Amino acid sequence: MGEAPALCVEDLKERFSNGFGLGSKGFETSTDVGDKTFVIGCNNNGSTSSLEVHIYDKSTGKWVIPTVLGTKPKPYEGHSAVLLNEDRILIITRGSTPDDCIWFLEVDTEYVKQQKEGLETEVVAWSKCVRGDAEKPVVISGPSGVGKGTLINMLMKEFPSMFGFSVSHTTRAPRGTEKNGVHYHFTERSVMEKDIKDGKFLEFASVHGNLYGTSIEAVEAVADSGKRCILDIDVQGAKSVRASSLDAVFIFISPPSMSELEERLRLRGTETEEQIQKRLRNAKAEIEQGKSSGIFDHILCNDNLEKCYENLKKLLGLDGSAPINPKPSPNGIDLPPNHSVSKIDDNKIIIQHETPEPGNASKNSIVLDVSLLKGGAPGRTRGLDVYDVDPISNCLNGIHKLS
Ligand SMILES: Nc1nc2c(ncn2[C@@H]2O[C@H](COP(=O)(O)OP(=O)(O)O)[C@@H](O)[C@H]2O)c(=O)[nH]1
Ligand SMILES: Nc1ncnc2c1ncn2[C@@H]1O[C@H](COP(=O)(O)OP(=O)(O)O)[C@@H](O)[C@H]1O
Repeated sequence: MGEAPALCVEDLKERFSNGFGLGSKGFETSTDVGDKTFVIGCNNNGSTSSLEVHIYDKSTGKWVIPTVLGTKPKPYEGHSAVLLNEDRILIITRGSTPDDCIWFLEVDTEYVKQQKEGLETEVVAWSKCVRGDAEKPVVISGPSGVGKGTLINMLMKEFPSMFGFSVSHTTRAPRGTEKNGVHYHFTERSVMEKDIKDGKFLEFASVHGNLYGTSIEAVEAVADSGKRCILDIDVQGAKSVRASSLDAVFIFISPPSMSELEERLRLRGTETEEQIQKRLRNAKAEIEQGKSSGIFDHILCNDNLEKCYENLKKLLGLDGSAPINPKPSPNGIDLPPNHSVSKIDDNKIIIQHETPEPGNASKNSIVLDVSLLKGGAPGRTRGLDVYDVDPISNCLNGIHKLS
């Protein structure tokens, strides 16, 4: 992989008359982080709108166009940028819907550092802020035919509003009843390899001769629906996710014996004899790794299906010891439409209406508390607290947590 294209200041000046070549509706902010200035700009030209990030490296005097990971915000009318913890920039947008108005551009988080090493370019990553507390994603691994799909289907059927399946990409051919976009995104190897190179995948692995991978978008789509994400991935993939910044619960499903595994594969009747033999050969190594590598938090033996399912539910707190209906996710955040943004301290940011309406405190000023942020790229950022300002004292001693 080559270096990120570096542009001299002069090149940029030549290419753009005004930083990003902004039209009359364009806007940009610049944020200093150490030796670098991150310029986030948007060029709104009629129906098209392009949000871009450029980095000016003060130590070399060069502009760099970074690899941008994650899904970026939908078009909006302007933004304010506030640096947090020297590793991410909080972006508060204007003209967006309440569920799409707070974003983070990660510039030096652990995930970004890892990706920089792998991609050998400058990297930044978008992560949308979502309200509410989703439970950790669940990674389920185990050899082919052990019953992972069956167990996941049982969970999704019993708790449809709680779990969402991360739809992987694969280069293998669809089986009879499998639907594209539901069971897998069936894809060409060359397309998938390019997307991997472009940093669109959280993890990928070659399994039984085919390429499989979890796209960042697949995990984000489940997070956006407010559900708990389930990933059905092989042991190599679980190892990569374990090493990533995605905080998950890792469960390995093991068969009662190799002969039982073979019988299940044959009875399923979806593979040729050659494919069955390949899967059985790989199963030995997977079971060894699954049981001894320290990747997995829990190992469940799928002997009796009902019993294994009960044990799985117990691990996930669904056996009656915890409420099984998820708390409804709080809605988005209603920002004052024309606002100014300022930092109160390292953890609090106040957003104030530029022309306050009397008697409408929560519309006039809100405070964002970023002290308990969780998650982040790849995926969504949670844990933002939002307060209104006490209408009587109008001071920060009187802030109320918004429900
Ligand atoms: N690393 C990785 N493995 C995956 C992914 N999706 C599926 N797999 C694994 O690929 C293997 C083969 O899956 P599949 O072809 O559906 O066959 P099955 O396990 O016999 O049902 C299984 O171990 C899956 O867990 C993915 O996105 N990433
Ligand atoms: N505990 C079990 N006892 C017997 N058969 C099982 C059990 N669990 C799953 N099966 C069957 O084994 C086959 C393989 O299960 P599947 O869920 O497709 O495995 P995987 O997704 O791990 O490849 C299916 O036909 C399924 O009905």
